[in-house]
Amino acid sequence: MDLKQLRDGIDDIDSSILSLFMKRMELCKGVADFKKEHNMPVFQGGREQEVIDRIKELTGNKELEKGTAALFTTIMDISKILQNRTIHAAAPDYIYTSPDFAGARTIGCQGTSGANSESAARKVFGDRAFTFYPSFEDVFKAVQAGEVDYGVLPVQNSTAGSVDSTYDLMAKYPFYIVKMVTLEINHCLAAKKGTMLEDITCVYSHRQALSQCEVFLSRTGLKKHEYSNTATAAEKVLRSEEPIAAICSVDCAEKLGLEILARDIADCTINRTQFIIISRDLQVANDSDSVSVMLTIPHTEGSLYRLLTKFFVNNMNLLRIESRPIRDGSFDVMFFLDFSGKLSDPSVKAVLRDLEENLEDFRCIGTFKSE
Ligand SMILES: C=C(O[C@@H]1C=C(C(=O)O)C=C[C@H]1O)C(=O)O
Repeated sequence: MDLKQLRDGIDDIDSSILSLFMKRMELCKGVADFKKEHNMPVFQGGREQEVIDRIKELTGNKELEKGTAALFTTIMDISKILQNRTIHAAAPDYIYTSPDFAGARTIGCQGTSGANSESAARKVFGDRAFTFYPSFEDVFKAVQAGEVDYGVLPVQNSTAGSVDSTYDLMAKYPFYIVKMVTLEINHCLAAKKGTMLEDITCVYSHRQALSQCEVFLSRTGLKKHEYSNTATAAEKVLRSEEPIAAICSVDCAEKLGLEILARDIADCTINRTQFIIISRDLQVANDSDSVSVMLTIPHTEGSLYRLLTKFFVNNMNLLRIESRPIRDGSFDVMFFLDFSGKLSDPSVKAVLRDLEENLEDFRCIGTFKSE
């Protein structure tokens, strides 16, 4: 047979598979109606095992056994997505309010005035006073306690990647993401007036800022010292009698009256950081088009692939996937996923219900307009 004949044969078989697939899905819809009426969960583990065992037996070919099991697992996952839509699409909406950034009484940022978090906060809340906390954790605590209406935290930098410490705290505290804001980061090397670059031996800054300026730091041979924040590092430089420097924003250096010894020192010319605005309760802005969730998945073969199938089949574009250790001595991780969709979309509601019902650790952690 030539290639054309082989492909014609494949096309014929695909048509048969397709028509059988459609028939199977019709039956699954019937199953969904039954489950809805009898208040049964969509997922039936025992039945799925039965299906897979039977398929493996019928395959009768060791080489193809794994493939047929994967194929039927995917078919059953698609079937559950359709069943969830039938059952949960009309589920009640989440309870939420609208964000009120202009009416916010207090807003918490980490660091001190001049920090990049403050510049990010200004983009959302305008020129006003912010409450500063020594650590990211204190900002989460203040939001949880209702001490501030909103908190501002960095999550991702275009040069250095995710801000791990924020993600670790996201797993520890209850909160909701209300908005995402992107800030152009402009790092400079700043020291006390009159200090020369040649005199400087060491430089203080936040870990993220130091890692965004690796090339400059190794070229100049300056010794790095991690500090809680770029702006607090700049304040330390101002107070110190030693010839030390800080990596901070130009705004911050100018505000404190420091000498800028070098400008634009980040490894990449375009250096941007994304910040999240968080609140204690779920707040949904009208223009929100992305949803954030955090979850763990079982340590079984294909479980990440099967999770991603849910987003793919529901036409939800995955915008971010991040994983962090759950820190219990195992090597298990917590996944943080952002995907496109509105909380009120029937398919989003169905996926969230499905995840809620079937995963041990699952939390929807807010919705925002992606930038
Ligand atoms: C169709 C059903 O719902 C789900 C999907 C299955 C399938 O597509 O075969 C099997 C078990 C359930 O998890 C069912 O309960 O029979």
